[in-house]
Amino acid sequence: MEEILHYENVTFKRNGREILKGIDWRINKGENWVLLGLNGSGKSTLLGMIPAYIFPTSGEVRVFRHKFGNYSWKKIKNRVGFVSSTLNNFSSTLNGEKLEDIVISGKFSSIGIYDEVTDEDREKADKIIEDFRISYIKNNRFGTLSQGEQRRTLLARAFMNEPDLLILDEPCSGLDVTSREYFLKVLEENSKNDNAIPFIYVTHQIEEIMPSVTHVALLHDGKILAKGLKKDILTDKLLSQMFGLDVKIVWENERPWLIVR
Ligand SMILES: Nc1ncnc2c1ncn2[C@@H]1O[C@H](COP(=O)(O)OP(=O)(O)OP(=O)(O)O)[C@@H](O)[C@H]1O
Repeated sequence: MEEILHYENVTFKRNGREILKGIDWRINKGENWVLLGLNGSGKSTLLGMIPAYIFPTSGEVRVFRHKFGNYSWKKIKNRVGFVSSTLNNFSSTLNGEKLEDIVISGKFSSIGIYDEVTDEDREKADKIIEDFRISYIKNNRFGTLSQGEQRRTLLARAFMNEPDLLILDEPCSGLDVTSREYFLKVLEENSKNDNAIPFIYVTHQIEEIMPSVTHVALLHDGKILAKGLKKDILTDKLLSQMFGLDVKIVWENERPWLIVR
């Protein structure tokens, strides 16, 4: 199976504290993963190693079978689409931009358009904008969109570059149930395409684990508590252990729902 991402015995230490402890995790093409973990369990640190914002203290991370240092990391980063809260750091720049231009800018992995836009780019962006059902606001400025519309715009932007991996870092945080379901539906529809892009979805909310998710990894205090096929991992026992709470999972419409006992 084609390897997309591979962590091998990865540790990360800061100020004498071990934040990640011997992480082994491999993601193959055709798999969609959810990464679950409490606040401070190390999720951002782990994923920050993909764009090489963070370097392991020991162990190895390979992205698309390339090891950092042996290959142009800009090329690797261009193959990964991010929808995360960190993009909101650019929101003052984004706010004044037109939705359509933000989607097009995904092609250049930039905020703002600094390269020439071809008719083909525009057509492609329009098709994605339609797929994500945001055509009705495509000429509106980002800052005027609702949070749900903004998240769909950022997802559309990530798709523009046809990435080989999508990292969705709590993409539904702060959304109401309706907007959340709308976002998840759009993501789900795209996962059904022949050229579906594998994703890693970080969340605290079990309910967001959609049918297209195949695998789950539980991160607990810098260690992988369990990883594997969704149904094997989302068990009352493992989740109770991870949350430190007595919880029960109920499956409904191929989605897990959490009940606190
Ligand atoms: N640069 C740093 N220096 C010191 N400690 C750090 C640094 N970066 C992260 N940490 C610590 O490492 C731990 C893991 O942080 P991380 O942000 O990876 O967790 P997380 O699982 O993403 O949390 P959240 O769900 O709250 O976003 C935390 O205890 C955090 O305080």
